[in-house]
Amino acid sequence: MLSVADARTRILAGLRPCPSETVSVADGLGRVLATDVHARVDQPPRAVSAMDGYAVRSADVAETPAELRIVAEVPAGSNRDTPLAPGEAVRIFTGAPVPPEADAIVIQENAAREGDRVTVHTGSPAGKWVRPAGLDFARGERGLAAGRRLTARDVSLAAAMNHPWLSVHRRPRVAILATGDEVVLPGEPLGANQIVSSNSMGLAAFVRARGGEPVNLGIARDDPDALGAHLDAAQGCDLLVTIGGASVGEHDHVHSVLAAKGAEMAFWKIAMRPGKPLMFSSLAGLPVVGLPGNPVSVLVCAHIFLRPALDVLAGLGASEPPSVQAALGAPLDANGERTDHLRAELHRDDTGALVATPFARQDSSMLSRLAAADGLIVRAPHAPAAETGETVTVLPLDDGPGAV
Ligand SMILES: Nc1nc2c(c(=O)[nH]1)N[C@H]1C(S)=C(S)[C@@H](COP(=O)(O)OP(=O)(O)OC[C@H]3O[C@@H](n4cnc5c(N)ncnc54)[C@H](O)[C@@H]3O)O[C@H]1N2
Ligand code: MOO
Repeated sequence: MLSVADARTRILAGLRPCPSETVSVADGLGRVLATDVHARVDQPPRAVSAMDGYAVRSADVAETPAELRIVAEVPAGSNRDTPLAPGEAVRIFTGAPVPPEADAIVIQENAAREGDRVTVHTGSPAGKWVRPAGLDFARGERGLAAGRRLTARDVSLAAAMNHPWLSVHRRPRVAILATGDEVVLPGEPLGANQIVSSNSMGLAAFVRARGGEPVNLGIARDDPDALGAHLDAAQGCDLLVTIGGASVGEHDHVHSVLAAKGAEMAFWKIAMRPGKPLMFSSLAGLPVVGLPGNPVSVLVCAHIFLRPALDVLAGLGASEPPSVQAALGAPLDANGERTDHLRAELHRDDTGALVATPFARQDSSMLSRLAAADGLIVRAPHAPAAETGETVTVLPLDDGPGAV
């Protein structure tokens, strides 16, 4: 059996970042930069006041009280280029340019104005409340590196650097194909021996949550012609994920039709639970991952394999799903030969320590337990029995947009 790490490495080896496209900076949230973003301006463009008050020569207010003559008023958006002479002050507001020869701001709380005179009670040393030109960033400075997924803060920075457009990687398009005569879409007439195709819905939601664009190819019935047409619809996608039939690959129509279309096929038994059988293939350059049909296996495999795959396609580079350490909330039996991923609840105890309690039933068909889980306890192959309180590794499922 292949280890989880080996399987992940083999899948990722066949993937390349999607090409770039241009988007408005306003639409940049969550997108992955294809190029570095450099400042096109100095920020601030010149020295500005950080407070509402009076621009002064600091030497004039070294001793207080000091009386100065107000010679101008400068709100943000205007400026005064006449140098400040000794004994003069300029009424100034937050963000407004500091006039030449002024080197400090006295905040208005520390001064009293009467007509065109101001009495300063508490002086300001040189540089006080003055933001020098380029304090935040200077023209040409790199603000954001290629390969970064943009947060709201990054969007703000890119806009401040005066970029109306950004070059980002196209969102990965992931075709999803469910298979089998027994599965129907939610809400469709449900025969006695049929089940609802929960997998395609959950997987599409997963892809969307990870910044991809799901392309639902529907459900392929056990008919080679219909199936061939479904597969053709995957053209233009960056990844095709099939669901079901992974354990009996050679005899399944999806695989025979893929093979007839010239796909190179590999069937792997992976040392993981859930999610042992996995198919990997390439159809005229389109990578294909065949997941087992059990609903929990689909979403656990998505977390372990598709999440990093989407990251590579998105231009983020390869990564492993984040993990944390927690204390076991219940004892566990010794593990078998596969890495186990036990659905578990997470909570903090009285001391603030993280505790992971596995659900009593761990069947790979039980979506109710997966939906209720906060994380997956990872148990290495042949891990010995573990007592309550022992430290275990957990893959959290509540990691924002990546949540399974
Ligand atoms: N003799 C063996 N039997 C099985 C083995 C094995 O090693 N030897 N492996 C088991 C494991 S582990 C898994 S996982 C499953 C994988 O089966 P398949 O990938 O062939 O998947 P199916 O048989 O098509 O489906 C399994 C299960 O999932 C349900 N399913 C399928 N599609 C959907 C869908 N779109 N939405 C919701 N549920 C779906 C399907 O009805 C089955 O109940 O094989 C074990 N057997
Ligand atoms: O690998 Mo299967 O997914 O254990 O149920």
